[in-house]
Amino acid sequence: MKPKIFIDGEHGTTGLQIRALLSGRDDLEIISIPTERRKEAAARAEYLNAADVAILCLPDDAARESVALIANDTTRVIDASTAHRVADGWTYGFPEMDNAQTAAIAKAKRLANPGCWPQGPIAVLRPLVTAGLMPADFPITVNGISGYSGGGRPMIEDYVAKGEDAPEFLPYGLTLKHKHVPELRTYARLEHDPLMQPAVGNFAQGMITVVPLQLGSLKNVPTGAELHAAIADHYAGLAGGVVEVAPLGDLERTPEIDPEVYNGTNRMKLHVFANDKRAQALLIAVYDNLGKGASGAAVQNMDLMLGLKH
Ligand SMILES: NC(=O)C1=CN([C@@H]2O[C@H](COP(=O)(O)OP(=O)(O)OC[C@H]3O[C@@H](n4cnc5c(N)ncnc54)[C@H](OP(=O)(O)O)[C@@H]3O)[C@@H](O)[C@H]2O)C=CC1
Ligand SMILES: CC(=O)N[C@@H](CCC(=O)OP(=O)(O)O)C(=O)O
Repeated sequence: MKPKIFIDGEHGTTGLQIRALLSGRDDLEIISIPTERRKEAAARAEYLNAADVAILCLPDDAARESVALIANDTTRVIDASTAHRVADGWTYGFPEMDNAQTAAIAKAKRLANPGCWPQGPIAVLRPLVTAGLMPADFPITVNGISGYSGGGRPMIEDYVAKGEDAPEFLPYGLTLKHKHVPELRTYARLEHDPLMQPAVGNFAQGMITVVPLQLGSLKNVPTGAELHAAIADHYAGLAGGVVEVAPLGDLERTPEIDPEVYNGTNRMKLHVFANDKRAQALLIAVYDNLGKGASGAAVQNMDLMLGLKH
């Protein structure tokens, strides 16, 4: 019997992308709710309880409601919303954190798919904290840029309507309350809340995250080569090949650090740049906010949970 997959919120930005990624798959059965009934609790309950894996592509409150509608012990959940990412009983769906996380995902009944912004910073910071090159209480700032699809349907409609009149580069999160801080702090193993300073650009999808490091205050200042080796060693020991590490950077600029280069893929590439004399470094991640940042990760997690290889 093929596993039954139900995408709750199938017609939203993330749901549509997951649907497209699964469209050629003959090892799965996709069960779809009639469009006109998609917000009826009774209809959603029927589909949620019939599914082997329910992928929730909904606002947070609706995602919580879907979980509460599951009345059996068999439906496994992948929640793409922010609702459960640091919640007890939920597994965080970033397999590249380490091999133990990959194994936990394979067994998970309740899986929280990560937010788009935290994945790049977690990918570069966690190996450094784990290796002891950076103390857990180090003050961290994250900046970067995302395509406007990160804001879901309302932001997409706004940017499409404005066209070239939409701002090319718009910093946001100016109240310093970005919703991704808790998961970033938790899974990058940081003691303090990182300062998130995101921006949105006038392009549909793709993103770059940047973590600038002022290392001079540390007792043992790591060199760029040491930072790079710790990150590269971490990913060399992992299966999957989703996250790649570029050679230690020595270019003033490179076309590889363009938010759109991995669009339509589940890839993420990490870059380390450093000036050892100034005790400064930059840790950069490039990926698709709708790929590894959302739908690609959800499908990767679904395959791990079902023991399917793709
Ligand atoms: N866009 C992105 O880059 C990312 C988004 N996410 C998360 O994924 C989730 C979905 O986001 P996204 O796809 O961007 O959002 P969208 O706004 O594009 O889509 C949300 C979907 O949910 C449906 N919906 C809303 N309320 C209900 C309800 N009560 N019952 C059933 N369906 C409902 C909407 O239907 P309708 O339009 O008819 O109201 C719509 O189809 C969010 O939690 C978001 O935080 C995660 C990672 C990245
Ligand atoms: C450009 C933009 O607005 N991006 C969204 C994040 C999108 C995302 O991945 O977040 P969730 O999965 O947690 O919804 C934001 O910064 O709030």
